[in-house]
Order: sequence, then C-alpha cells, then structure tokens
Amino acid sequence: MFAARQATSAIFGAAQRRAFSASAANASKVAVLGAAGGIGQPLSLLLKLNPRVTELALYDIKGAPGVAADVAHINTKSTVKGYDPTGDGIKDCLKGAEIVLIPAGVPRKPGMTRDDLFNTNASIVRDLAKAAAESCPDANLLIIANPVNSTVPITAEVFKSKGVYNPKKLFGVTTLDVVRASRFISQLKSTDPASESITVVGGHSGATIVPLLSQAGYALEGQELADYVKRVQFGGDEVVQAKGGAGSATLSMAMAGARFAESLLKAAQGEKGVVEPTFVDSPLYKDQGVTYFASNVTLGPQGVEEIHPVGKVTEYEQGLLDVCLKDLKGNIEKGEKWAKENP
Ligand SMILES: NC(=O)c1ccc[n+]([C@@H]2O[C@H](COP(=O)([O-])OP(=O)(O)OC[C@H]3O[C@@H](n4cnc5c(N)ncnc54)[C@H](O)[C@@H]3O)[C@@H](O)[C@H]2O)c1
Ligand SMILES: O=C(O)C[C@H](O)C(=O)O
Repeated sequence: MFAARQATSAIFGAAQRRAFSASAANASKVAVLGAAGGIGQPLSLLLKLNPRVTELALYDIKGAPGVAADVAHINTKSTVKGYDPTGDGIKDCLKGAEIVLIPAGVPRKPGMTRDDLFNTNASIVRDLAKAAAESCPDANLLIIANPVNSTVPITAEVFKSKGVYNPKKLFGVTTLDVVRASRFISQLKSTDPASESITVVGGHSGATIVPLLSQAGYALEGQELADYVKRVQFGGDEVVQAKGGAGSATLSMAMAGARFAESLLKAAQGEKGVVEPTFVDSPLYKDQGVTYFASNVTLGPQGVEEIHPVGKVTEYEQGLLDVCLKDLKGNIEKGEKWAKENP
C-alpha cells in the first residue's frame, strides 16, 4: 500500500524532514489557483506530501472543493481547503498565503504555440493577479500558466498598477526546462539524471529556451548537439503531440512546480545556497531592452536574493542566445502592452 509516510519519505528525505522539524514553528500557507486542472491536481497532491506546507488552499472555477476533500485524507499534518468563485472564495483562499502557484489557464493542442494561448490566458492570469495583489501582496507568485514569457510581465503590470510590485517575489516557473535538460542528457550519456545539472536560460517557449550544455562540461557536436538543443526547446511539444489533443505536460510539470515551491520554502526557512532557474525581472539584458530573463537565481527569505550571470558560453550558444533575446523582447512587450490596454 502506498502509505503517505512512505511517499513523503521518498520525495522529502530524512535530512529534509529533520530540517523541517527544526523549523516546525513556521506556518506556510500555499495556495494553488487552477487546482482542479491537469497540473493543479498532482501539484496539490505533491504539496500535501511536503512537510514544510502547513496549510494548502485550493482554488478553481470548478472542482476545487472535491480535489481538496480527496487530498485532505492523506495522512500528513497540513490542513486543506477548497475554494470556488462563490462569495469571497478567492480572497479567503489567498489571505495569508506565502506562496501562490498559478497553473490556471488553457493548455495547448497539437499545432499551437504557447503564444496562441495568449488571448485566453492573459485575462485569466490578470484577474488572478489582481486578486493576489489585493489579498496577499507580499506572497511569492509562481506563474505556470502559458505563455510564461508574457504572463509574468502581465502579472508585474497588475502589481505595479496597485502599487505593490516586488520584483523579488514574482517568478515564471521554468523548472521543467532544466528537469528535461537533465533527463535528456542523462539518456544520451547514460548518467544519473539526478546528478545532472544543466543550466537553461532565456524564457519558456521554443527558441527562447537556451540550454548551456558546455557549462556542465559536455561537448556535443554537430547533429547530436542540434538534436539535443531542439529536444530541450521543444520538449513541451513532444508531450502535446503524444497527448493528441488532451493537453500538455501535467505530471512532470506538477513535479517541477512542487520542486520550485519546496526550494522557496527551504529558503524562507533559512536554508542557504538554494538555487533554482526562474524567469524574473532581471538586469542581465536590460541594456538590450529585455526586462525579464530566466537564469539561475539564489533564493532567500525575501524571494530573489541573487540573479546569477549567464556565464561563459560557446559561440554556438551565443547564437542561440541572440535568437532568444529577440523573441523574448517581443513576448515581454506584448504582455506589457496588453496589460496596460486591458487593466
Ligand atoms: N510553465 C510550464 O512549464 C508549464 C508546463 C505545463 C503547462 N503549463 C501551462 O499551465 C496551464 C494549465 O495547464 P493544465 O494542463 O493544468 O490545464 P487544465 O485545463 O487541465 O487545467 C487548468 C485549470 O484552470 C482552471 N481555470 C481556468 N480559469 C480559471 C480561473 N479564472 N481561475 C481559476 N482557475 C481557472 C480550469 O478550471 C482548470 O481546472 C496551461 O496554460 C499550460 O500551458 C505551463
Ligand atoms: O508545452 C506546453 O505547452 C506546456 C509547457 O509549457 C511545457 O513546456 O510542457
């Protein structure tokens, strides 16, 4: 039988559980908006298994109370409550949240780009961002809904318009790109994926996803390198195709979102040297008009502590970066413009 304790032990090791006990006084409310969806459900499950989470608040336009009732039976200590749009649902869900994950929004079907989701997801994210800016302006906001390259700038504009924008607490979740980059190189080189750490920078769509394989000491060449880069850049499409119209990555994304939330909680609870890749308001390419950029970031109790530079790249990687920056600038400006015109 899959006992919750065993599952918790498998995902969160003994050292983590001891560290958690030492800081058990921390109350960590985590909210998931879009909790009844393909990502939302397994993400809620993984958060329920995380001993650092003390309160789990699950919101969706439909189905969240059911998901909450189900997840709440898992024998870990956190409390779970589901909320829907009736009454003060969203406000109550967000009040006191330390972390808010937003996977609410439509996923791709074969033949679509992430940007094709813009028209639907922009207003969903804007409205949820408004609610967060009003009810939990100090929370860490983790944007999963696509197109991340635009939904993060939209969220920032909402927070700016309410006078509560804190660039250190707004994150586009790009964790899945490094999870894939590590897994795919381990398949090529027959290594342990858990010990692979491939830096991926840029954004979260196609050519804006730039894996920097050379920094991990790998020197793939020619077609092998091109195929690897393409697989990382279009890993999402691989899943969209395989699901044949039934959506995009949900399970691997839930794992990636839960990992990022865990890293933020560790940092908030005093752990040093917690580094994750994420798409943030970044100085790295501001001189080229690219105001948000994903790179490795050291997390601290106040969110972003240090944005790591991109570091040394090969000529080939510089070529990828040049293409990335051009696309990214357009995606960011599109989000900002839309948010200003559609407050
Ligand atoms: N950042 C990443 O790496 C990454 C990875 C995978 C998917 N995604 C994106 O995540 C999003 C969700 O994907 P999914 O597979 O879970 O989709 P899904 O359709 O299965 O679930 C989305 C959920 O959002 C809910 N929702 C819609 N509007 C809402 C609103 N206004 N308030 C609250 N909830 C609302 C829906 O009811 C649904 O339950 C998509 O945009 C997808 O492209 C991002
Ligand atoms: O590919 C998608 O549309 C979903 C997500 O962004 C992913 O990378 O899997």
